[in-house]
Amino acid sequence: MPVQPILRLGTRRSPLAMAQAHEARARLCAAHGWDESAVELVPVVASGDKVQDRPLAEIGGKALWTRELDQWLVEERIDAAVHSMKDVETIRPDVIAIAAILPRADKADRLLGAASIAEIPAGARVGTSAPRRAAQLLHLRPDVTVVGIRGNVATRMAKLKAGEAHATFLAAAGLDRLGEDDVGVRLDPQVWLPAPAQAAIGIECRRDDARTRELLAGIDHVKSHAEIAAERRLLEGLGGSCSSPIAALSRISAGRIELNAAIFSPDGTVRIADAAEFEVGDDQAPLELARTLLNNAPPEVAEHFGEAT
Ligand SMILES: NCc1[nH]cc(CCC(=O)O)c1CC(=O)O
Repeated sequence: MPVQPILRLGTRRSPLAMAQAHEARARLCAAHGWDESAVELVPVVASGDKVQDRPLAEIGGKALWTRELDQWLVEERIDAAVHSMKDVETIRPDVIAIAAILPRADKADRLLGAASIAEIPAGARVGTSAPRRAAQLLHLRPDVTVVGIRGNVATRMAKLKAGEAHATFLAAAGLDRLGEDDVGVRLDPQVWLPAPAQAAIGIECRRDDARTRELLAGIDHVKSHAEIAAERRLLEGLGGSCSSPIAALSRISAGRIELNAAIFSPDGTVRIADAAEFEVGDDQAPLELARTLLNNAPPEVAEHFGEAT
């Protein structure tokens, strides 16, 4: 048993973040033949975890999920940090590298509280704080009322049960990782598009830390990494973030990526969708798709995106 851990792995403290950190540790230990004690999990409180009762878009801070872990990385208090890639900003500090993406889980959202989008009762209150879920829902069901709902997965399930909303959405990946396999109804991701980078766990480290980068390269899942790179590149082209109503789904096969994307007006009245197919590693094609979407968007949609000015 090593006395000193080989790798200090930073993570947020929520049950989902801890489950993801355990998965990352298990994969590292399996790949390198290590005992569990080789990877020390270091829980760090993120700014986003300190505020549970207001929509994050309203708090307006940047990097709510990454700021503290970035700082711990830079200060060399940890060697690597685990993230839900969905929550990681498009533009990262130069000193930080995304060194590994784990095999991606189910990209779908699940609907809780109703059997389908069509069966949500007329005029119902639907809880979500995600602009993408709100706009996509209002596009299909302009009659419902979207209400904010925040907190970790268990909190949101409890709020639903307590009647704060008739229905809500959660990512299948998060529910599955928490063992909540039969909660909710899976929404076909080709019809109800997920968020860019949904269902992907990423591990970051300092760009100049060759030792850690090599250890993490040993568990990088190349296919999932290529999908995440394409989806994040689309976000970059849109000048978007997790607070923009952007949905995307990529599928990779035989070295090619098919990327479907949609942008919305926040109230859901406008939906602009398009798709592109390109070779893995083509980092211009997702930018071109972004440009096409923005060119086709009316000003009231384009104004919510960075490059639209
Ligand atoms: N926004 C919070 C968040 N970030 C990642 C996940 C789920 C796990 C994943 O997508 O990898 C969730 C919860 C949710 O959207 O239901």
